Amino acid sequence: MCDHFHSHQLYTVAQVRELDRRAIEELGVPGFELMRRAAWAALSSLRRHWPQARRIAVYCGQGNNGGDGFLLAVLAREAGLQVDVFALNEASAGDAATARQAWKDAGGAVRLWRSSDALPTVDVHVDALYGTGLRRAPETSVAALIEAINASGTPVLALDVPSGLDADTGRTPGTAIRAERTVSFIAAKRGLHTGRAANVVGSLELDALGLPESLWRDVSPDARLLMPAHLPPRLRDANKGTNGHVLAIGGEHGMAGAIRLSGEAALRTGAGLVSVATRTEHLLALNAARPELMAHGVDGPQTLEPLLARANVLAVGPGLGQGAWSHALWLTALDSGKPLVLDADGLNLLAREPRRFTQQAVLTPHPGEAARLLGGTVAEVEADRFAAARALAHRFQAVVVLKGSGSLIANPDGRLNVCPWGNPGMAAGGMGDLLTGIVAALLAQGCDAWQAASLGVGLHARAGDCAARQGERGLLATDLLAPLRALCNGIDA
Ligand SMILES: NC(=O)C1=CN([C@@H]2O[C@H](COP(=O)(O)OP(=O)(O)OC[C@H]3O[C@@H](n4cnc5c(N)ncnc54)[C@H](O)[C@@H]3O)[C@@H](O)[C@H]2O)[C@H](O)CC1
Ligand SMILES: [K+]
Repeated sequence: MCDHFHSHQLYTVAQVRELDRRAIEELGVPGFELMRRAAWAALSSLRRHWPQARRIAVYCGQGNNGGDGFLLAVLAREAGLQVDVFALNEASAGDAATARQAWKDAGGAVRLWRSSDALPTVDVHVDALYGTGLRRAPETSVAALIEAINASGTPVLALDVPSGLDADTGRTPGTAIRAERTVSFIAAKRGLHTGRAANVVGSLELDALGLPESLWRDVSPDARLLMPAHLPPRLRDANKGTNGHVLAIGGEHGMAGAIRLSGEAALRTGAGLVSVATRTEHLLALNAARPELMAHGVDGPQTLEPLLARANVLAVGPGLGQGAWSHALWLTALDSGKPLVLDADGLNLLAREPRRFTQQAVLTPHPGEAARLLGGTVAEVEADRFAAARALAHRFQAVVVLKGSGSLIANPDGRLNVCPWGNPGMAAGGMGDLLTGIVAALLAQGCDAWQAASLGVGLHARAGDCAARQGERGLLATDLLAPLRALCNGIDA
């Protein structure tokens, strides 16, 4: 596998087609040659991942993805593997028809798939049904084949994109192939890294098909994958004031847990000082035990003001509630002009009273909060997470973290980062509260909103992956605090 020099740059399907066009028209590499190279890349991935495989089945769609499959079959047979080829129909055209003919000329048979057919017993199923050309949910007969393949217990190698996954958005409009490995060609499609992708892509291998770096010259990627990063080393003469002061605002009566987690996370991420403005007795009672997490009883804007004056970053929303007290604090915090992170009820209050931020601001909605902020539905947000994240960043002039599988970080200027880490164990209560505190602490230590959100999401997800090494079930937010502190210091916990 070639370590693709652009593996962290993510493209839309339209951009990948533009790269294909350039390769064919400007570099003079015929489409069929690209297909042959794709087949080679796929076969070498198959041989490396399943060295014992002796018998494979290839399922070919009618488009060029199917063409890749036919040529893979030719090469696999030449390599001595036993190959069964199924096609959805006779409709291949262009390069795919040439590829199909090449398989027949090599003496290969093409069986037309019928849903009554039993799948052959093989070592690997190769999915060449749909690639970037998927337009909608696979039709019934194809869906039946996909479900049979998924149910077979035989591992799947997906060519370019697991069939049924939308390479642009990461959604699966219907059923989709669950691949153990996906080998993708020329460029990483952004839909392979968010939404439902984590369920169906398996391990992802990228192959540039031998194309020169000049091809990517001026097709700027639509998004970028986060790379591991951590905070710069501390100044030797640092004092508590050097590393900023986070004021966490929340904790309505009986809602102490969330704001406390945000405060804890801010401390573990290295904020010099963390104080909490709350009115829940529980947190106030904790002061003696946890002096580093200074909770202050606040009954309204008047008692909040002096705390605001001493802080340089605000984290607003965890356990804040949405009543009169909550709203008064929320408004005072936003009007202070201080850099802030807005989460949970802070976002719900924003949905009721939208505004464009002038200060450094980071919003951290999950899909439900994003839907409320957009005035739409969760389904609409998940239908195109990239568009939703960008729409929010533009509407509120803030950096937006759209949480979920493959969290997205959108900047009002259009830049977008994708988080490759995290796991389903993190869909537990309190995980979002940690992220709020992490991002606030990074802002407090001098990061701007874009850096704080990007670095914060990465540290949070990597801490979640470290903690999940002991199992994703039963993963608690507090389990992330120790690995978080290590990662902030560049120690791979
Ligand atoms: N373009 C290149 O130079 C290279 C492309 N590679 C491979 O080609 C595919 C993209 O091929 P394309 O023909 O555009 O699309 P697909 O094969 O993915 O298309 C499927 C085919 O089926 C039709 N279709 C789409 N959705 C449905 C549906 N839900 N139900 C029924 N039929 C559907 C659609 O009309 C298409 O014609 C790319 O992924 C690569 O695998 C080479 O590998 C590299 C060079
Ligand atoms: K495919």
